[in-house]
Amino acid sequence: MGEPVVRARDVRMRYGRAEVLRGVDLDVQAGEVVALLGPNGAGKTTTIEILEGFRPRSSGEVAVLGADPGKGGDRWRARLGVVLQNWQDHPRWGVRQLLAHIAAYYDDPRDVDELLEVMGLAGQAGQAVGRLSGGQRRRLDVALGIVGRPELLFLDEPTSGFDPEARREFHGLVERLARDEGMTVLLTTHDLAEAERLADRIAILVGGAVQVCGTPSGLASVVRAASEVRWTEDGAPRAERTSDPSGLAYELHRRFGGPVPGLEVRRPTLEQSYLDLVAGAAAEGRAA
Ligand SMILES: Nc1ncnc2c1ncn2[C@@H]1O[C@H](COP(=O)(O)OP(=O)(O)OP(=O)(O)O)[C@@H](O)[C@H]1O
Repeated sequence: MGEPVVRARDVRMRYGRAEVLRGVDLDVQAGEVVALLGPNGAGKTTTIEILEGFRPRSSGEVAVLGADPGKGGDRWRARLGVVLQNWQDHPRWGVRQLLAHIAAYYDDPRDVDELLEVMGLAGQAGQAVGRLSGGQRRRLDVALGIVGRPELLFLDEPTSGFDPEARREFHGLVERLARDEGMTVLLTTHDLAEAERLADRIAILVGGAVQVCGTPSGLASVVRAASEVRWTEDGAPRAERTSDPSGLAYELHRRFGGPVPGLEVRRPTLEQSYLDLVAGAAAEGRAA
């Protein structure tokens, strides 16, 4: 494996007396899609803004595309695509006009009209930016983020305000960018289904640090939320939670002396694992 595109070690961030990040470690490899997940106020935006070079960190080491984001110059910045949570800009500019204006800053930008088409904004090309709906504005944000063909794309809650159709289309777009163009993507989201769908790896930020990082399927087993085993006994439904479902199924099989009626094993969903982790970190915070 080569040098990671994003490398963060023991990153800390204080706002006044509050320490929001307490030692974030994160690696993103070239071509990976990584989702940073965490409850409100966990520090996802703070982390991503530090990586983008928009926010100075209190301490820790960070390298993004080989440079310290606090010191990256224009050429470094041109290799990044950034979609912030809120852009406040150019309300009177036309959609196409703004996109073409930004495209002109790059050496090899995407075709603006093709991009408008892909983003479902062709019908709004002549409309003023300030008159777009929330979801249309968000699509424009994403278009602005990728118009310069970045190697690394940061997306801060990219699909907030999208309707289900737009969300599906957006997921398809991210998959194409990663698969066909090898773009590396780091996104934040609250949406577990989105993280599961898009990400090669999910990093969960709780209590100021990345507590768990792994593939969506690996995550569920790392967090070890117990599986639920269900069966029918004496005509009544029974259920038991266990971290060893096959052991319990074997025991039941022996007890029944053969097939267990209505046997069913339910593995924890990613959502359950995530909720367990957040609840555990909150309980530890209270204990401390
Ligand atoms: N400029 C700032 N000054 C002071 N405190 C801040 C500042 N920016 C963020 N914070 C605080 O830092 C904490 C983390 O905020 P951040 O926006 O990074 O979290 P987040 O995980 O992105 O949250 P959300 O999911 O709600 O967007 C919050 O408690 C927030 O109030």
